[in-house]
Amino acid sequence: MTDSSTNDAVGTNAAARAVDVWKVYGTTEDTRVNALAGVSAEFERGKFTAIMGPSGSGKSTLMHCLAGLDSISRGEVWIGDTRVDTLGDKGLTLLRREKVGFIFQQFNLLPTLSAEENITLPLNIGKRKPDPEWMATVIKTVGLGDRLKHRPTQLSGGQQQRVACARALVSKPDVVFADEPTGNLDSRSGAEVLQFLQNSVRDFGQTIVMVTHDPGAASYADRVVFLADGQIVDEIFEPTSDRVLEKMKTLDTFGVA
Ligand SMILES: Nc1ncnc2c1ncn2[C@@H]1O[C@H](COP(=O)(O)OP(=O)(O)OP(=O)(O)O)[C@@H](O)[C@H]1O
Repeated sequence: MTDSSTNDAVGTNAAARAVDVWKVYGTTEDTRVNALAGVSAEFERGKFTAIMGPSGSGKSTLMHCLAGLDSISRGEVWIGDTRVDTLGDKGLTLLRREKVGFIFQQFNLLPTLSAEENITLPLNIGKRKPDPEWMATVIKTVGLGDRLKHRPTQLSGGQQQRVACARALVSKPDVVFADEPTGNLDSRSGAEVLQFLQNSVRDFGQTIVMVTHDPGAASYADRVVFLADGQIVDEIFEPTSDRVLEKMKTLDTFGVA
């Protein structure tokens, strides 16, 4: 992918970066919403970051803007050395195919394909071959060895989400964005998925940015960034569920969002 802009923060260790990002919805005074109001944040390479905040605080908007799924009104978005907000359609398609991986709450697997075909789909679309050694490692790590020929409907929710995790990781993207990845799972399956995400950061140096409402899920991250009213208001490193819960209470009682 080419872009004439250069990342003036080269030397920082950011896999993804927002610089004074604004996202404004609505065109009239009555309907205008500043979903993001001047967000600047760096998401460090090889780290697991959770984004939390009250409902409507801008979490999904921030993640979609970082991933190039949504445009921004003002500011800059970077994935590594690629400036995302100035890319055209072709550049965005390449970015989504080669530089980022996605894990969604609803799994978003193709029902007609087997688990294995779902995992390799993003590579196949880009006419790339999976590195067999890495593919084997990913499949072993997600624990799906005996389920590869199954279709999504023949898998439990937890297994489907583990397929989605493998799909996100197999292309070795710069960043994996996860939107409430455990939102549809029971607590045991959710814990397995979170453990897997954490291991992929610790063992393979993957970078993960995850939106969650769940303080327990956030405690698997290295850092939690808190949003309120479209702005970053706080962060915690090496979070525990209790500390995250306490912080969320102060944001809720603040009456923001
Ligand atoms: N397409 C849209 N048109 C107008 N306003 C929008 C649109 N999408 C989001 N918003 C508004 O932007 C703000 C941020 O929304 P966003 O979905 O990012 O919040 P969130 O923190 O992810 O919320 P939740 O936790 O409830 O999913 C909200 O006030 C929302 O109503």
